[in-house]
Amino acid sequence: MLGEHEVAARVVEALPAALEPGVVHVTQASIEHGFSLTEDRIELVSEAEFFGRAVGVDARQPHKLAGRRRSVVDPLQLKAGDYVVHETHGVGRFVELTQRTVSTGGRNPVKTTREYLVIEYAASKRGHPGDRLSVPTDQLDQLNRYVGGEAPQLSKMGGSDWQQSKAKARKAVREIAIELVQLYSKRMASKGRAFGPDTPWQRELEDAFPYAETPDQLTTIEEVKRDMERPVPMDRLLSGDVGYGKTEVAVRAAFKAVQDGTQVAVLVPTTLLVRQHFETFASRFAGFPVQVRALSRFQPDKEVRETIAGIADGTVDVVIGTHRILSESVQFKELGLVIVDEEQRFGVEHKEKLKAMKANVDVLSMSATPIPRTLEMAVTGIREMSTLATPPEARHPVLTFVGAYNDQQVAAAIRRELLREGQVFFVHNRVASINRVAAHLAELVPEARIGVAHGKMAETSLERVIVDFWEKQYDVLVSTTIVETGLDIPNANTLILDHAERYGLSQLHQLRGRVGRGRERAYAYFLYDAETPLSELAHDRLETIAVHNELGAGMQVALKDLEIRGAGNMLGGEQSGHIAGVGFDLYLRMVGEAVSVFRGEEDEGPRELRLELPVDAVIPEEYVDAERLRLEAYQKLSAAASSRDDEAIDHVLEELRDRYGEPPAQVTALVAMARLRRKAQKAQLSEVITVGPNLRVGPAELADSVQLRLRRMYPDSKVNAQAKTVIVPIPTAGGGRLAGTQAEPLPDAELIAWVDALLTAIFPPPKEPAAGSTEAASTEAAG
Ligand SMILES: Nc1ncnc2c1ncn2[C@@H]1O[C@H](COP(=O)(O)OP(=O)(O)OP(=O)(O)O)[C@@H](O)[C@H]1O
Repeated sequence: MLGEHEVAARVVEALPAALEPGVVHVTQASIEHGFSLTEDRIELVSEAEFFGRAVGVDARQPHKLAGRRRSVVDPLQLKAGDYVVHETHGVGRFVELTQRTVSTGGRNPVKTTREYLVIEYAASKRGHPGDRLSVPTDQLDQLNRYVGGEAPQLSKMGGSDWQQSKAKARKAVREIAIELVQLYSKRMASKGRAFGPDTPWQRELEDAFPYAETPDQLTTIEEVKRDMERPVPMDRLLSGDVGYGKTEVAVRAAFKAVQDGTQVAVLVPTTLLVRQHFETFASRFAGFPVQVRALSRFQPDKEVRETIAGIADGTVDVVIGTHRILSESVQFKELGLVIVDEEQRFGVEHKEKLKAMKANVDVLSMSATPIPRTLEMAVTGIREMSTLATPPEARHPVLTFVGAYNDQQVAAAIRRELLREGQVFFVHNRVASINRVAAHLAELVPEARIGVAHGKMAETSLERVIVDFWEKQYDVLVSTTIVETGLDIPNANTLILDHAERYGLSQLHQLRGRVGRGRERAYAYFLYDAETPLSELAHDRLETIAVHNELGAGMQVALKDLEIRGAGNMLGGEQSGHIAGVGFDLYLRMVGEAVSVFRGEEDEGPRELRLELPVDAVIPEEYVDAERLRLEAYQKLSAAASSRDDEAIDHVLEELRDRYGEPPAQVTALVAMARLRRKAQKAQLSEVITVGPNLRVGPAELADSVQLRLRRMYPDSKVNAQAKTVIVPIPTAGGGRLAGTQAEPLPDAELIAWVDALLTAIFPPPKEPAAGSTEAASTEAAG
């Protein structure tokens, strides 16, 4: 056991700057669990929580595998040259998949066949080729596809530079976790307003929505209302793809707050969006006694003064505005709810202000950037989240054309839209040439009324143009990418983009999201410059977006950069360096682990496990002949081994049986190895390997009673307390030892069973607590 001082020292080390000198706190808490002195930003963790297990006693709790799920690399989708991240060795480049026969060596070598992924690392010496690592296909869970930057630096194999990158990222992540947990504790400790149940008017407003809500909208609205009715201040993040209907959720939440006699602030990033949301809210609330006002630079001074006065005396119920709402001059009489659209677009000082608000007022944040699922799971409970993942019904996918720019096609596309009295977005992202392009379009389609909008215009004229377009004064809006976010003009259903080769995938996706928001069939034309040849990258990008109309699997991989942005929005933009350093998946896993640690739930994540036994554990070609399918099976098994579901491995086995018939011995061995891996992972082991004639298992710190049992069951076993390993001679078929004899090795199945039994002896599964008993697991005597 560590002494008190050591524990205290480590706690202090873990929480820099949290302790205020000279302040004495007295509190009472169970010493098995940590506790918080929330107001003083102090979190105490118990020794067991800090180290993940009780030191020196064999009373481990069952380990939860929560937060461990992640995207195991899918070799089916790997191309030579793709970057991957290996847990121990870091960022490397995938070279190929090979099959190799390996021998265990020694006097009785056993030959086995395995498939490997070959990964290339940075050269250890200048001028030398890169080092190569072979990862067996049953250990794919050690690999992740690298996502995070364009061309990352390759790590040196086994190198310390990787440890450094990890350590740096871990430190940053730890700070975020502390902040998240603190914010959360603060929020939990403060008392917010508990809004009352829905009023009849609420039902009336909701019934007047002209569409059938999507299932996700309904769930989200329920979640938001439930949050609002709780006395704890709400901090919910609503993410939803472009055009999936976030605004209606906001409308209903705002109405509920107003019904309870409070005011609502709706914060949006641009003046254009102030206007748009104002129209939406005002028209949804028409017929109810709700005062909605807009507040941005565009309102005349007199109107602004009136609005601010109305906010102060409580006559204004809902104000929609830019960051102006946050200025000192705006004082609410009874602010109950803040709705923030695209929070990441506000400046640092505004964000700080918002953060301060979150401890007292209910806050609903909305974002069109997707939040990665793993991140969502990691912070569940700390920050509430809802996702709109289903598009409104009757929405057709946008028909997307990719091709070289061509005047006739452009003219035809515009005319087709005009025929059905719709409108066209024409995006040209160069201010210098935008007027020329507009003039050219006017020649091509003289009957069209064309407006021009770009960010360099005086804001008043910019708003004028957009509003005119919105009011159908123009048929075609030639604009820069300022239309990229948020604009909702249901009557505009054709998007034409020139120089499409210059855009990133997520930008193309967001731009395309401007159309297809109504019932009409929408068209997007991504046109590249006919003169200049397209780079392969640009070609792939355009092809991806053309093929994937919906957010299918392919698109999701491609749109990882959006998710990275989503994570950045949530955790702070300055995190992107760390994300690039260790890759996105590992980064997110670190967040999950750090948050869990500070919540006192779980120890710091899985260890990197080496499981190496001389067994023939493969899927032979005779059993599954297609390489693709073999890899798929490997991948499923390794995912099952680290899955939260105890029966996942059984399911994979069943599926194999179903598809390919009774598995041969090698496959049975592979499945047994997966079970062993699972067991070893649960026991937090980092190695189960053969060393000469012995098996080495570690790390293992064993209670006296366990050591006693081990000696009794395995008389030749040795415990190395310093190295925290257990070494046990591997038996042979004849019952003798492998060393120094010609003895037959154990058959594979028996060897695996023997290792399994050994692990059970060292790490007995925790007992179910008996009814009425509070003891989790007992240190039973050897039996
Ligand atoms: N359930 C629904 N059925 C049909 N149409 C809907 C539904 N919900 C919302 N809409 C309409 O879909 C359009 C897009 O909705 P909204 O503006 O709320 O999207 P959003 O999620 O805010 O998108 P963005 O991120 O682009 O701002 C609006 O015109 C809205 O009226």
